Amino acid sequence: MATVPGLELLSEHACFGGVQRYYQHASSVIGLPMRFSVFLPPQAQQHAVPAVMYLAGLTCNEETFMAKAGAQRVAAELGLALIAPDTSPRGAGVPGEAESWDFGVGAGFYLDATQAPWAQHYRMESYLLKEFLPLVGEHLPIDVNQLGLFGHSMGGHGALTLALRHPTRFKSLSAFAPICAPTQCPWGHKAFAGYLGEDRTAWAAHDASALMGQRSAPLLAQGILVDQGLADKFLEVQLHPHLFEAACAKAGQPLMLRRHAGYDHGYYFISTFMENHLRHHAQGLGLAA
Ligand SMILES: N[C@@H](CCC(=O)N[C@@H](CSC=O)C(=O)NCC(=O)O)C(=O)O
Repeated sequence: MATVPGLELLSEHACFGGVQRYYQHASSVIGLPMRFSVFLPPQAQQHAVPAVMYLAGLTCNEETFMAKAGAQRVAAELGLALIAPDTSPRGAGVPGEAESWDFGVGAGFYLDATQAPWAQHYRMESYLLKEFLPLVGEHLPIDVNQLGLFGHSMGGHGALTLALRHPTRFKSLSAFAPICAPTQCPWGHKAFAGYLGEDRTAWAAHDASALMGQRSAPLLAQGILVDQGLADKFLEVQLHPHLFEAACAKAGQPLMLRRHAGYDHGYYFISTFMENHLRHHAQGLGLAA
């Protein structure tokens, strides 16, 4: 196996002419070891390639997307790298951090906590933007200036909010069944109260619908692709795509919100529409889609 300075290669698997790898590294932002996965297409043997970063949902880790979403075949065809970080710090030792599946371990919500005892380690936004992406760009044949962003559920929230909070960082954006208005749903209330505190004025800065609603111009001329299953058990109470749809309309942001009868919240749904998302990102990143 190839060794890369600063990264511990945990495993490596040949895949569609490219390679699927799992890494661990010491994160100074999180203050703990962090794991991530990367798929390098065959083209990465010749030159640095564009990439899409996928943010997974509640209870997931760095392996979920790579093992379940079926993205590698089309990514190999397009010459697109795939990168997937973990969904939270692990081993922080915060009392109760593993007691519920929708807060704490596996549920970092892709933000920097401001409240004790979470603020010391639960810093996923700074980790991704200031440490993880630079690390990937430095050590792997990936052009991190040519980046797309997508995610699922909590990770869909992460994708939409990080793209809106860092408007020049990502060149294409999509989501599967994202939490579109966390200030207005139980998952968001629980996470934001814990990580950001009870003062709700701080919450809107991490709410995709609120952030989009504040814009007077589109974020991405290409448009944002969102797929949502209509048999999703979380749709009614937790996801609220209609609020993001209204915010995009107000901001003049093109949105391809596709509602699919019969599809639920899981990876059978995600894998069904994965190719559409990868081609959307390839197009946004200037690859032949
Ligand atoms: N344990 C929960 C279900 C948890 C769940 O459905 N997680 C989703 C993401 S939900 C929003 O972020 C997921 O992606 N799970 C991984 C999978 O392989 O499906 C329950 O009891 O309902």
